[in-house]
Amino acid sequence: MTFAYLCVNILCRSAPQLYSHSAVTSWRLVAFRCKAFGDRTGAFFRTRAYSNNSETKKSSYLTMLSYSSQGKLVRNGQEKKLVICVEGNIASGKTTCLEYFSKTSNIEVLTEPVSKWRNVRGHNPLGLMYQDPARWGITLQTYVQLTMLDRHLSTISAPVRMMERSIYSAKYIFVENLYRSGKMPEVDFAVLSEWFEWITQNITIPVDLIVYLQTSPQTCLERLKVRCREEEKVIPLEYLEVVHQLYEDWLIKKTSFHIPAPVLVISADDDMQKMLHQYEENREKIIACHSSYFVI
Ligand SMILES: Nc1ncnc2c1ncn2[C@@H]1O[C@H](COP(=O)(O)OP(=O)(O)O)[C@@H](O)[C@H]1O
Ligand SMILES: Nc1ccn([C@H]2C[C@H](O)[C@@H](COP(=O)(O)O)O2)c(=O)n1
Repeated sequence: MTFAYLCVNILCRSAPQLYSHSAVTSWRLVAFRCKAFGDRTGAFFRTRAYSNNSETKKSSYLTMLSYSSQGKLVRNGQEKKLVICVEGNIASGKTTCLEYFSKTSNIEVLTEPVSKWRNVRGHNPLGLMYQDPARWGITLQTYVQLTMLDRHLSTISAPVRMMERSIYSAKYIFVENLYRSGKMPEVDFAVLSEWFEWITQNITIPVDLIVYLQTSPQTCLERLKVRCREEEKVIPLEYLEVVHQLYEDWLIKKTSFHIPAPVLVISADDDMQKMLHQYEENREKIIACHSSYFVI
């Protein structure tokens, strides 16, 4: 069985539910791998990649993806862009922070694809996971991993991208939590871990800075209640405490997992007004290498 044959099965199922640009990217990725592997089926994928979107016909897929000197797939032309991942507990204020910086020209923001997690072809894996984590944890986290990878690989159009969370926190915080709490069966954890390791070993996930919004779990609970997302009404303080501890071990104590970029910690328990002030004070640190581009 060829690499192309394997991939066409996966892509035929997943591509329609992704945005069209990412489906094209996926086809291109297969096309490139087919070429790299000397697989004749690659011609079919090349045709498919070009015919999906008229804009993409202008450029060759070969200019989009290539192998780095470390043998990883990388997106070409994105090296000079700055990628900042905003991390933090549930309802810590990540989206609000991104909204604030979105007012700055030359920064593009990408929020977490929560709407997809709440509605994939009429199903709600986020809601299902909160109702029965042992049964649906793998379903949600597989989809989170796919959609976060899609976010990381999407073309960056501004000099700076700020995105909410990352494929890393999905694994190191949420999958880890499900597994450690005994709510994810060992086999599910093993399969997710294999996927994660394959992705991070074979594809370059660009991250230049992590901004960690550090909050108390109690603050998050209060904000969560105000936001009032239906699926999250079952979240107790203890859940937020465990997520908090996982974040602290990862980004503050640095005792758990690999940290893919330097970390800037921002205390985020303050009210909205003070937080916006703090973001302003930290602006230079966050976008230091590109500060000359920015106008609010
Ligand atoms: N500093 C703050 N003080 C009070 N409420 C806040 C603050 N920041 C955000 N919120 C509110 O808390 C809720 C969660 O914030 P949000 O930005 O959606 O968090 P996240 O994206 O981290 O889940 C929202 O209702 C938001 O308006
Ligand atoms: N890998 C993940 C990522 C997020 N979630 C949950 C946690 C929240 O209920 C929701 C969105 O998070 P927020 O942006 O509000 O912090 O998705 C998860 O279960 N697994």
